[in-house]
Amino acid sequence: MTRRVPVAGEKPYEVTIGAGAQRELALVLAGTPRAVVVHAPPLAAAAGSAVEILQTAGVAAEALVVPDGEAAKTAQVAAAMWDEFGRLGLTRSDAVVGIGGGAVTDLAGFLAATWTRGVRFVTVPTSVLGMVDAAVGGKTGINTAAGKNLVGAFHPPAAVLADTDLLAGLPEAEFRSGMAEVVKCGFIADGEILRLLDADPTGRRDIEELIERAVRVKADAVGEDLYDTGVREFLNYGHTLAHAIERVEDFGWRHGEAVAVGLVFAAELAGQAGLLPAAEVARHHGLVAAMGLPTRYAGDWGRLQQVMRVDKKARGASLRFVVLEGLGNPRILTDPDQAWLDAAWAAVSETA
Ligand SMILES: NC(=O)c1ccc[n+]([C@@H]2O[C@H](COP(=O)([O-])OP(=O)(O)OC[C@H]3O[C@@H](n4cnc5c(N)ncnc54)[C@H](O)[C@@H]3O)[C@@H](O)[C@H]2O)c1
Ligand SMILES: O=C(O)C(=O)C[C@@H](O)[C@H](O)[C@H](O)COP(=O)(O)O
Ligand SMILES: [Zn+2]
Repeated sequence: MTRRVPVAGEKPYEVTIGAGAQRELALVLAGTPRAVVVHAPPLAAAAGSAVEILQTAGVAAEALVVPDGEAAKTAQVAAAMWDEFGRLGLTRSDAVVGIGGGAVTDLAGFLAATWTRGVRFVTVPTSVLGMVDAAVGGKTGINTAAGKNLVGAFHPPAAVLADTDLLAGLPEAEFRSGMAEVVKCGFIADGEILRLLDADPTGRRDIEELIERAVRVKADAVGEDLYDTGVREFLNYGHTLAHAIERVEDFGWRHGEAVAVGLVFAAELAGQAGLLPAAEVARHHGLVAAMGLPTRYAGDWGRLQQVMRVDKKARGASLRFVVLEGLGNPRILTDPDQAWLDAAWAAVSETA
């Protein structure tokens, strides 16, 4: 069964979820003179299929390979790709396809946003995380030495083709990591996601329903607030600490694993602030752990706090966190008491 989720906005688009969704590239890019298909080495076969589908549809398509994972999200890789686009003579009537996990679609989207100040962009996410989150919503970007995703642009895709056949090759640890963004959507907006994960914490039994539900949570937020000035910020639940962990670990930790620790930290912080009952804080610990995701982290708290201040939610000297005032009811907490932060850290610190 193919599932379709509309995303509203200035240029609405659809997220197509299901087996064989990649074949719709022929429809969404029909009439496009040229397309580049950006991918990392593990997705070479899928990128080859995408090129073939496009060429059969009359689009001059070429695959361009980038480094795998976070190593793709650098200024050096972006500059090398701009050179390639120049060599191929890519113009505004052409398109960029990003096929891969969130790292590649974040980079490909950034290239599409910046080349000639904007060409069409289509995502073919191949990881759970990409399907439920990174490939949807138009946040594109790369990392810098100062932190995660600090350079980027809002550039929504023209279509998202989440081909669930491609999940067959996804390593188990990557599958689990992606489920962190799914449970995040459960905590902030959709209790049914939590019930499905209570029943099967791997998420595998109901994966297509879980993907659709998480995409709907994301689509609702980005359809209303593309530029991240209101409800979209709630999608950053757990990310203030997560991004700091990723930076401190030189991007060696999986995004979803860092988010998992960040979710538990944010729940503890809300508990300290008197916003989230102890049972719901415990539910964060229990469900995240049952899903096989980390709930603790061994690190330098002082350094993490410094890095959290470079988060995009920070405003001037203020630290801002997404917290829950009850399940499904997110809000922003600005400049929490240091004692609450320290207590939340103690609850997730490996040494606790
Ligand atoms: N733009 C957004 O809104 C948004 C949202 C969430 C996360 N992100 C970003 O997404 C990135 C994380 O994405 P991710 O978890 O997909 O990690 P990733 O892109 O690094 O992919 C993880 C690994 O899985 C491999 N892989 C992916 N799909 C595969 C498949 N089908 N078969 C075999 N191997 C496969 C990749 O090649 C890589 O080695 C982070 O950079 C994060 O910041 C962006
Ligand atoms: O789409 C969003 O908005 C999110 O916050 C989703 C997050 O899961 C994602 O990791 C996003 O890339 C983080 O955005 P950032 O602006 O904090 O870099
Ligand atoms: Zn995320």
